[in-house]
Amino acid sequence: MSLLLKNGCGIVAGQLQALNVLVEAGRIKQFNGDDTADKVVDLQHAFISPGLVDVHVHLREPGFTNKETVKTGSAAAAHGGFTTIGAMANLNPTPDNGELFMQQVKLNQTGTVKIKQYAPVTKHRQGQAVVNFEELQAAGAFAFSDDGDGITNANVMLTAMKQLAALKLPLCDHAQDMDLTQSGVINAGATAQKLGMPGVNNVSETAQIARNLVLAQATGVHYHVCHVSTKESIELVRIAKASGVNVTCEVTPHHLLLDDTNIVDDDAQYKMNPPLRSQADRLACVAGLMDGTIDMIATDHAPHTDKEKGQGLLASPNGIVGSETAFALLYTKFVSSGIWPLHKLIEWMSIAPTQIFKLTNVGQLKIGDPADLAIFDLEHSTTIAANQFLSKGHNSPFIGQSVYGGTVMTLVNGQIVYRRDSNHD
Ligand SMILES: NC(=O)N[C@@H](CC(=O)O)C(=O)O
Ligand SMILES: [Zn+2]
Repeated sequence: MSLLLKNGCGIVAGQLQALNVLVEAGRIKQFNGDDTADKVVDLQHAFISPGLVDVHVHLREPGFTNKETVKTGSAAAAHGGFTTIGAMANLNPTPDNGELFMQQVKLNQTGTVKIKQYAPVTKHRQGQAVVNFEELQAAGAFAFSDDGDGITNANVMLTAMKQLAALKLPLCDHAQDMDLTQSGVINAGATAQKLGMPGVNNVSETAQIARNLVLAQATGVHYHVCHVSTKESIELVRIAKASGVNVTCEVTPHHLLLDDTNIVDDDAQYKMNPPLRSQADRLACVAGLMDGTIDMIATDHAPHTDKEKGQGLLASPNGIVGSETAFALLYTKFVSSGIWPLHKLIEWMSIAPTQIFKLTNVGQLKIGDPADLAIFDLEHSTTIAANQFLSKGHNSPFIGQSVYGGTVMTLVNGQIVYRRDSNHD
């Protein structure tokens, strides 16, 4: 079965140009040939991207299937143009041994995109005793994270880093000093004061990163900071990189697009961890990406039920959905306005995560690669609407926004896993 994607455009050798892609047996066979195929799709000038890669997603199954399942979370990813996602381990049960991990890998196969599974760093993600890293590596773990919680005990962190350095696997840190965070729910600052909400200080993130950079340097581990959000954290990573520490980091779309001045009332669609910080922090995130301190963009897709998120800032859980809006929001704000070239957005959302996490079996728009492709409509605008989401979660502060860059089609190994019009009729 062959498929010809015709009349598209794409970045070839650094230039945006007209592009036809021939897919055969699940792989990219040829560019711009004069071929015919079993099936031909006219892309009407839409943009053909390597499938996007999101290393920070919460799929919620098992344990929290009222929020999301592997099926709905992967459908949401496909809707956003993601063909490979990294699924976090804050599940119930926690996949913290070989047997549970292998069950998780099997469950993940019910998804429509490629799912790489994180294993936790500590048993039950409780920050006390490290897992059996070798056993989990053998079961298929591509990286380790206690995401959702910081690791308080420095010796536990050091032990984990030493062992992961030996196995050459990354430690991905939800960098948060749990004692410094206390009961904060949004960024400490004028907005928190005005709304009478307890605040979260920047130091709760930055102090943890400072400690962990020192430990990373001592062990040589690949230390990856999840969802970096403060200007001081970014400066620390910048200094550490310059002195040769093996550190990488990611930033979320919401920390690039929003800050605490966007929170005008007690609305939990603006509550996530780390919180939306100050405008200066947001601008430091943008600058950090552009100067290479921040390596990639990851959504931290964190679905919760409407009921949970309807409870206001104090009581609602942290997190917003991100899979289905990330590309269009970032394209609209930063690329169509001329701040970023399109190829940089693709680098941060596909190429860099694939390379840095050494992901295998991920197609990158090269002849012979698996046909993992995302096709976006850069010319027409659409409105972000909750009833268009394929995620179970509707918790997004971006609902109602008008964006360019909606997904036309997503293919994984040459199979269409999302197609506009057919998925929403
Ligand atoms: N980011 C969030 O606000 N929430 C995440 C946990 C996490 O990524 O820290 C979740 O699992 O809901
Ligand atoms: Zn986290």
